[in-house]
Amino acid sequence: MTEGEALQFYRDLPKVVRPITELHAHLNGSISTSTMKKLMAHKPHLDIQNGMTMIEKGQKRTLEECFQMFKIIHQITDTAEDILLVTKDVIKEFAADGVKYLELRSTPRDTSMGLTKRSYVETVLEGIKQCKEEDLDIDVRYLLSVDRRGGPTVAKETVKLAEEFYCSTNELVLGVDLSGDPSVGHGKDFVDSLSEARRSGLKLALHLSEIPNQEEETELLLAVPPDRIGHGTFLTASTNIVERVKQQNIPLELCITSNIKGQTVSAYDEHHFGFWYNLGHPFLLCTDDKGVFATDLSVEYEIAAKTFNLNPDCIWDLSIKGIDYIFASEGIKKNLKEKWMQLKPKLLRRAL
Ligand SMILES: CNc1ncnc2c1ncn2[C@@H]1O[C@H](COP(=O)(O)O)[C@@H](O)[C@H]1O
Repeated sequence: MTEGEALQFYRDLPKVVRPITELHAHLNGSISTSTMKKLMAHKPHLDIQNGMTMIEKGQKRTLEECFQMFKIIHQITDTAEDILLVTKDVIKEFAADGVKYLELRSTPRDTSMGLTKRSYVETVLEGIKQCKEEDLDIDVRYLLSVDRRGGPTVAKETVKLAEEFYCSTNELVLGVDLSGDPSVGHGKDFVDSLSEARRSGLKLALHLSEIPNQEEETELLLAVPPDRIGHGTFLTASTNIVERVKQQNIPLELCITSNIKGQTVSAYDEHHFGFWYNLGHPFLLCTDDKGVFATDLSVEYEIAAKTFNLNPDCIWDLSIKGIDYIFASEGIKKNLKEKWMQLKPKLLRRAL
């Protein structure tokens, strides 16, 4: 590629190399400004401004402040109508960004507005169903999130719900996510529930080492083991842990903008993307919270391409490899790959 062609490629990137899979997206963190406006129209008494639920371009917050934002967002999404609206809008927005397969994750919540953890899950599933009926070109699955703040009792309850819906939904519910403020609680409190989930056939996506000095809990949780690791920002601080992740070949879900805006990574070129990419270890790019961090999956690919000088073929490989790490069956993987392979020549011709 000449310099001019490269520039054009990066300019066209969102249009030409569409990310196929989004596997790390927290529902309530993924609410766009336009959906937020719709929600706020019904709750003017909350008096919540944009900056309280979203970090604009160029701005940063501490991770602690990010978790404050989720508390505010949860006040805004406390009815079944809200959760249904949010689920459908988020799915449509990912589809519009080119995503063909989405694993949404969300924490079942009891609210004062009548939602129970069970009805919360049912509402998310209803949103997925309604989008399917609208024939959107996107396959959506649901991972139930365990919030660290809830401790082992809520974790057990959530895993039980996940098991139940895993059996009754024909693979719509596929797994469990361990998330929430990483500075709250200890991973050891969740080992039993997560191991139980695994025994039932549920897949596990665990946030690990999102903040420094969590080697002990990371070792414990790696033993469960997870099927994918969220963030893993500080895994590289321990050579033993890196060796283990390599040996177990566990894919990482990397969320560049989230880590920069949440200040766990100080600059784009310091992002652990570079480390794992150079090792040839499996990973994929994700948005984490596209609403809170004001990003899109195609934007994350663009940032990675520019920061790490990835040529169109590398970006293509990155995007297609994501299919290997989805939690749905081998048949779904095969179909997605075939669909995407048919598009490759056309996409790359336009890129070069
Ligand atoms: C920034 N990095 C992160 N690390 C850990 N957990 C995160 C997160 N971003 C979001 N969440 C988790 O997702 C919830 C919001 O979506 P749901 O209500 O579940 O749909 C947050 O409350 C937190 O538990």
